[in-house]
Amino acid sequence: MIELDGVTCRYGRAGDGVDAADGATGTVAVDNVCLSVPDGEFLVVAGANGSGKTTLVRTFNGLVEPDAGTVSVNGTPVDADLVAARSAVGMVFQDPRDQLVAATVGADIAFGPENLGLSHDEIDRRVADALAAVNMADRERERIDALSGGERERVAIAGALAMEPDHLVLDEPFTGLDEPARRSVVERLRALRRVGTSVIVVTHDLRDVAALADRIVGLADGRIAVDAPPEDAVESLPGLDVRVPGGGGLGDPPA
Ligand SMILES: Nc1ncnc2c1ncn2[C@@H]1O[C@H](COP(=O)(O)OP(=O)(O)OP(=O)(O)O)[C@@H](O)[C@H]1O
Repeated sequence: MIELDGVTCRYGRAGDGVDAADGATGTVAVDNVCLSVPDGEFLVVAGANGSGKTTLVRTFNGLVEPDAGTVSVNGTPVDADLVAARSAVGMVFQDPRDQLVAATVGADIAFGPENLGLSHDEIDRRVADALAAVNMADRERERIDALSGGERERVAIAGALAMEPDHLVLDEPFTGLDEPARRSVVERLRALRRVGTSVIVVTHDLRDVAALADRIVGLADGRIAVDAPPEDAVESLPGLDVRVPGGGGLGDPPA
C-alpha cells in the first residue's frame, strides 16, 4: 500500500512568485494530495502537461521529498527508510535512456539484482522471469543500441521488474513510441495486471490504458480533480488531451 497524506511539493520557492496557501513562494507542483494505492491495483494517473503527475509519483520512493505531508509505503514513512521505499517501488522513467546502463539486454536487467548482492542463480532467475514478462525471452544477448524505442522501453520495464518491487510506476511509458510499439507495451501492462503486480501508469494519453485501469486519478494544477473508476473518470476530466476507447469524454481532439 502506498499512502499520501496532505502531500505538497514546490519548486523554486523564492523563484517565480506563485503564492502557496501557506505564504511560501514558488511553483506548487503538488498541492495537498491525499491518496491511497492498495496492493495489486492498476492505477492510471492522468492530467495535462504540468499538472504535477511526475512530481507526485516521484514522492512514492523519495525521488522527490514533499515540502509538507507524509508518504508511506507498506506502512513505513518513505523518509524513515529510503532504501525500503526504493526497493518496494520500482520506477520506469519517461525516457528509457535515463535508466539503461549496460551494453546488452541481459546485462542491463541483471544490473539491479547484482547490486542487491543476490546469488547468481537468483539473478539468472529474475532476469529470465523479467524477460519473459516483457516478451523478450530469447533476446538476452542483444545489444541495447540495436533496439527500437519500444524494445528499449520493454527492457526498462524488465529492469524494474527484476527488482521484484511491490509497486511499479511507469512515467509516460508511451512517449516517442510508434503505434505497434505502443500496443506492445500496453500488452505487457495487461500481462502485469494479470499476474497481480501493482501498477501505476502516468500518462496524458488514456487510449487503451483506461480499459486496464481499476481507477483513474486525474490531476489538475497539482490537485486531485477526479478519482474514479475509468468509466466515470473519463466523463469528468475536462480539458485533458486524452482519448479513450469509444471516443467518449474527454480529450477528444479538437475538431
Ligand atoms: N525541476 C523543476 N524545477 C522547477 N519547476 C518544475 C520542475 N519540475 C517540474 N516543475 C514544475 O512543476 C509543475 C508540475 O510538473 P510535473 O513535471 O510534475 O507535471 P507533469 O504533469 O508530469 O507534466 P508533464 O506531463 O509535462 O511531464 C509544472 O509547473 C512544472 O513546470
